[in-house]
Amino acid sequence: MITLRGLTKRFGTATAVDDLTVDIGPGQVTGFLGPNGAGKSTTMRMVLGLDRPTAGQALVNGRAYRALRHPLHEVGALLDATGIHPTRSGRSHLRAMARSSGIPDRRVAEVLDLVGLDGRAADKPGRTLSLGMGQRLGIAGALLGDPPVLLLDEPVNGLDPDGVRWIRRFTRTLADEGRTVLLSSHLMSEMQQTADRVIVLGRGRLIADAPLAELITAGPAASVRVRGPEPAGLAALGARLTAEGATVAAYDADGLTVTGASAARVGDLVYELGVRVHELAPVAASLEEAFLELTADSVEYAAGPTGSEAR
Ligand SMILES: Nc1ncnc2c1ncn2[C@@H]1O[C@H](COP(=O)(O)OP(=O)(O)OP(=O)(O)O)[C@@H](O)[C@H]1O
Repeated sequence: MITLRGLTKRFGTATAVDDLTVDIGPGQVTGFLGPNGAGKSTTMRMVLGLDRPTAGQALVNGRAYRALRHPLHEVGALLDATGIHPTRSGRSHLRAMARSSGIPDRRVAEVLDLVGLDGRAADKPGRTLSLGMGQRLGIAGALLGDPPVLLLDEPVNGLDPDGVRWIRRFTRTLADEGRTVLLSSHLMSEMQQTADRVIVLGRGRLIADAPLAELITAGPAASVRVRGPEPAGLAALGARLTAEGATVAAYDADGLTVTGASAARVGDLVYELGVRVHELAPVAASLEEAFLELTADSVEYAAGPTGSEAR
């Protein structure tokens, strides 16, 4: 369990994290989202005792990191996988970490096995490891003390699809084991497949804290797609929906996209008007759309309307 209470961090006059109060509970993957500079990494660093809060508290299992007696057994983190020793092998890096915390060598073999690093990869010098292997090694380190709380900052950055999928499955397993997993990523489609719940920050403030599905449904583009072989029938359906206040747009040559009406309402009207349809499907808005809408006022550098990268 991670508990943030009025958590605030200022760097000079800039407020990186602003009065953040939220509980991050066990048994689920909590996605941590926000535009660049929103304060995600600073929050994680405060949870891990690497930055001191200006005000408020960041607690792990009810205690500040500095008050934890056996930190590696309470919380594990992957903050920066490039921090691997260049000449030392992954195995000896983990052994050194383990010994400094009184963790037996056999746990090193266990975690290497857990993250799928075989003997050959584990014994190579750090600088020769691929990014994906480096991430696995970082996660192995986070798991050394078998902690109930894990913080993973951008674990899929730069990974190939195989590596991304591995992280997705692995974080799911960790959450299913009852652990608290806090995961930040800028890859919305990936987050949509991985997180159970999402916390969104903007300019250091809490913008949203909700189950993933709720956040997406509340987003801008939840719609219903209707397709059918009779244009006249679809036109009648569209007119009726428009009269009820929904927004109707053409979808391909033989369909409509309806926003502002539920699939149930569209289905009822289809029945009432006797329109032949071949498809009637609620189309969930994407996390990306929901995120862009939520954070529109919080991005550090917004492009103009012609900018294709940011809003
Ligand atoms: N050590 C520091 N000194 C001064 N300012 C800092 C420091 N660390 C972070 N900041 C500032 O605090 C704000 C939050 O940064 P942070 O890295 O936590 O955001 P983030 O959400 O992790 O961003 P990103 O998605 O780009 O990693 C930014 O404006 C950043 O410039």
